Amino acid sequence: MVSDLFDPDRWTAVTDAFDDVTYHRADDVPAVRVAIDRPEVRNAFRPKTVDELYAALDHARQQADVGCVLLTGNGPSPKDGGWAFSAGGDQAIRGESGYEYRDDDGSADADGADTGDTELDTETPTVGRLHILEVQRLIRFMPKPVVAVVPGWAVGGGHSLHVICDLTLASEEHAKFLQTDPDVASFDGGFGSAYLARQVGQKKAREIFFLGKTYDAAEAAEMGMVNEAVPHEELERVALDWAETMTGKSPTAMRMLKYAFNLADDGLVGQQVFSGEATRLAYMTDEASEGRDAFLDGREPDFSDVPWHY
Ligand SMILES: CC(C)(COP(=O)(O)OP(=O)(O)OC[C@H]1O[C@@H](n2cnc3c(N)ncnc32)[C@H](O)[C@@H]1OP(=O)(O)O)[C@@H](O)C(=O)NCCC(=O)NCCSC(=O)CCC(=O)c1ccccc1C(=O)O
Repeated sequence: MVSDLFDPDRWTAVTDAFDDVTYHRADDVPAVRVAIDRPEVRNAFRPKTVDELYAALDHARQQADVGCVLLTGNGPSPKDGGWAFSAGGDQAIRGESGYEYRDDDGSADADGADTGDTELDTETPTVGRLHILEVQRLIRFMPKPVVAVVPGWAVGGGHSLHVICDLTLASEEHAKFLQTDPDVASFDGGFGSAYLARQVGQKKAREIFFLGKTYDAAEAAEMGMVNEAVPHEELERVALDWAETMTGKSPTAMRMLKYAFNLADDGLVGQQVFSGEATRLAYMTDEASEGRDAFLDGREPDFSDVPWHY
């Protein structure tokens, strides 16, 4: 059983190599489902979880026939039936320089950085990591929409993870949104706070961090950080419906729109990403072929037929 909300008739596993993450591809929609699979600790992430999340998301990024990523948390907890998207960084393995590669019993995780699918896996780091931020950037620059599908708690770094996603769909009954960063002396000063303020406004974002109130899905939708709250049992079906809708649209238009939405907030990096895609479109023109061919032929390019569009 992957998760109580998971419909095994609609998905096929992409890999079984992960310990902390499940990764499936939909059978009838060009979409993937990536889920944190540590329900007994409210899907808190340790470095191994982050490595596997990164590996799955980076794989999804490179699938030209996949147009949408659903990011969620499996559940419920076998211990108490609680649901979670993610409760953020695993505090049990937090060391002085970040989150450490340790197993559940606290011992060193010998194959911590080994995601099982590359010859380039490195030695297990002996230093602490804070690399959920790399996952955030991967989601931000992912050339397709990423939907946070929130079945329960989204807390701390798990809250920031839903904030960075393009859309958030939440369980009416069980989704709960809470920022505990300053309670545990942590602070996501990037997308988790500043981009959140773009979504809900400065006063509300400061309230979320400074007062640490818990909000349900309806309240989170009302303030603009959740797109829709749906009945718990419907959550993954609606998520897949959204994926079907989005993947029916023009991939180029969707990609350009995502990067256009990002651009103003992302500064020169946003401009670089958007412009890179504009360059790709330009490469597809006769004009670009003429430039390349002229170089390869050792002649001057002839752009005389190319209109100066206005
Ligand atoms: C999420 C709760 C509000 C849920 O409360 P409740 O439903 O009552 O359940 P509990 O009984 O509390 O929890 C059940 C079970 O899960 C364990 N657990 C929950 N959360 C965590 C966690 N984060 N780490 C480890 N374990 C966790 C809990 O201990 C219970 O275990 P038992 O064995 O059954 O007792 C509530 O649980 C809660 O408040 N959790 C803590 C939330 C939290 O503070 N998270 C950390 C915030 S800081 C953070 O995420 C930083 C990481 C980060 O993103 C970051 C930021 C800036 C730079 C870099 C990084 C980075 O890369 O990491």
